[in-house]
Amino acid sequence: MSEIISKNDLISFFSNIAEIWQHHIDYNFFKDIELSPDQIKIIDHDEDQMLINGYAGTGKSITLLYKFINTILREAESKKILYISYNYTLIADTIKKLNDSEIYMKNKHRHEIDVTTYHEMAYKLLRKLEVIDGKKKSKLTQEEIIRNDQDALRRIGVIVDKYKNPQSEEYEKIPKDEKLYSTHDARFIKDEIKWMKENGFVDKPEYIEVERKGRSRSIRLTKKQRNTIYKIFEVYNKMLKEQFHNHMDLEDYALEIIRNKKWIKDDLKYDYVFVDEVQDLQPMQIKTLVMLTKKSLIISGDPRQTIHRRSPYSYEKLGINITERGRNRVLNKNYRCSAQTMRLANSLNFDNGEHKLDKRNFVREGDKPLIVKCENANKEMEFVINKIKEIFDENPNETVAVIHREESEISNSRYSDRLKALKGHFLNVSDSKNYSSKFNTNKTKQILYTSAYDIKGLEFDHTFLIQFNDEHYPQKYQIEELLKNQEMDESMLKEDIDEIKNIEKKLLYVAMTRAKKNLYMTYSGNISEFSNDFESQDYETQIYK
Ligand SMILES: Nc1ncnc2c1ncn2[C@@H]1O[C@H](COP(=O)(O)OP(=O)(O)OP(=O)(O)O)[C@@H](O)[C@H]1O
Repeated sequence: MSEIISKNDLISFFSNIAEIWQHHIDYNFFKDIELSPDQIKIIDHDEDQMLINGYAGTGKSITLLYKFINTILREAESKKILYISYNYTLIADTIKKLNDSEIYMKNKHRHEIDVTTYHEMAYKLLRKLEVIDGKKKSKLTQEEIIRNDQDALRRIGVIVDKYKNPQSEEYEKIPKDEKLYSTHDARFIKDEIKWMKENGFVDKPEYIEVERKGRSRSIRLTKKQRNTIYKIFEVYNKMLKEQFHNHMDLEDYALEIIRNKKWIKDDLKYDYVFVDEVQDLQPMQIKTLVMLTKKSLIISGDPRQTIHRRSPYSYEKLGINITERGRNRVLNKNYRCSAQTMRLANSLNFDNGEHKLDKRNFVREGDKPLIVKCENANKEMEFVINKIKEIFDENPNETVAVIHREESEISNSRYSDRLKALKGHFLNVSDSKNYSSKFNTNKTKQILYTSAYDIKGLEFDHTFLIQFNDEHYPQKYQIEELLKNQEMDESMLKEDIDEIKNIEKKLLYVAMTRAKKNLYMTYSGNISEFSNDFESQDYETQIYK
C-alpha cells in the first residue's frame, strides 16, 4: 500500500530540517566577521518584539542583518519579510552588503522580501490600497527632505499671510483671543503642522489638549490660538489636495496607512519586520510598522543618535513592549571606531551626558583625531585633497568620506565648489544621490561627499569632518532665527537654544563615529564651541596655511 504524504507532513518535515539546520548554522554570512556570544544570542533568540540597543559602532546593524538572513534560512515556508530604515543611503548600503552575501542570494527567492526605505514601502502599500496613484517617489535623501520642507514652508506661508493680515476676511473672523502673535511666523506654523502629523495629533480635540512636548518653549502658543493653527492646518491640507494634485507631505504616508487600516488585510502584512536605525523613524511611522507586523518585529538603534525631534511617545505607547526580559539587548563592544576616536566623540556633552555611562570595549587602537585649523575655506579643501592623496598613495583600497554642513549644498550639491574641487582631483567621487550606483568598495579610491545627515549608519576608513567652525556647529542661522524674536522669555529662550545645541551635538557625534581608522576635523575661522567639550590630550592639532 503506497503511503500518501499530506501537505502538513511535508511542512513538518521541512520545519524539522530547518530546525536541524538552525543548530548547525555557523553564521558565516559575511566575510571577516566572527560574531560575539552576545550577538549570537540575539540572532538565535526568538521574540515577538526586540530592541537591539547600543552606542555607535557596536554592531547593531550587522546583528540585525544576520538575524534577518537567519530568518530567511530558517523558515521553510515562504514568508513576507521586510527590512526597513528611514534613510535611503543606509538602505542602499544594506543592499550592497546583501548582494555580497552568497547565502542570502541563494535563499532570498524562497520568500517575499522587501529591503527598502519607509517611504518606498508606504508608497507601494498605499498604491496597492488604491489610496494614491501618481508617479514613483524619488529617493529620500536629505536633499529630498529639505525640498519637501521648503515646499511646505512656501505653501503654508501663503495661508499664514492671510490669517495674519488685519485687512483680510480670514483675520477678521478669528476671535480676539485666538489671533496669532508675530512670533507665529510661517516657519513656526510649518513646524507645528509637521509635528502634528509626525505625532498623529490630527483630530482637533486631541490637538487642542495635547502637551506640546518637543516643541519650541520660547514661543508661546495658547490653547485658544491652537484653534487658529488647526484652521490653517485644515486649509493647508485642502490646498495640497485641490491645488497640488493630492500631494502628500512626507509625514502624511504613515497617517494615510493608519486611516486605511481596515483595508489592510493579512496578505498585505509582513510576517517579519526588521527596522534599522529605528530612532530616525517618526512615532506614527513606528506605529504603522507595529500594525503591519504579523509575527515578529525586531528594531535596532541607538536612542543617543536621534536627530529627529522629541515626541510625547514612548515605544510602549506605540505598541512596542521592550521592557520584558530578553527584549532589550544591549551590545557594548565597538568594532568600528578606534578607542581614540570614541574617546573624543564621547566627551561631547549631550543628553545630560547619559551616553557617558555606557560600558565600553574596543577592538581597535589608532591615531588620535587630528583637528586642523586652516587659513581659509580654500586652504581647508586643499588640506583635505592633499591628505586624501596621501591616503590613496599608501592604500588605494581605503575609503574616504568628506562630511560637510552646507545647507544650500544639501538641496543642490551640483553647484558645490567643494565637490567640484574633489572631482578635479579624484575620479570616483560620489554624493548621497548617486551613492548607491557609484560608490563601490570593490574598486579603488572611493570618496563620498555628503552632509552630516546622510552619513548615518555608514562607515569609512577615513572621515574628514569639514567646517567644524562657529558657523556650522551649531548651525548659526538656527540660533539667529530664535534670537530674532523680541518677545521671548529669557529662560525659555535658553532652553530652546540648548535644545538646538543638543541636537547639533548628536549630529556631530554621529559624524565623528563613522571613521574606522582616522578622523580629521578641519575648520577655517573660529573653531566650533563644541570643541570646549574636548580634552586636549584626546586630539592632535595642526595649522595649515
Ligand atoms: N563580531 C564582529 N566581528 C567583526 N566585525 C564586526 C562584528 N560586529 C560588527 N562588526 C563590524 O563593526 C562595524 C560596525 O557595525 P554596525 O554598523 O553594525 O554598528 P552599529 O552599531 O549599527 O553602528 P551605528 O549605530 O554607528 O551605525 C561594521 O564594520 C561591522 O561589520
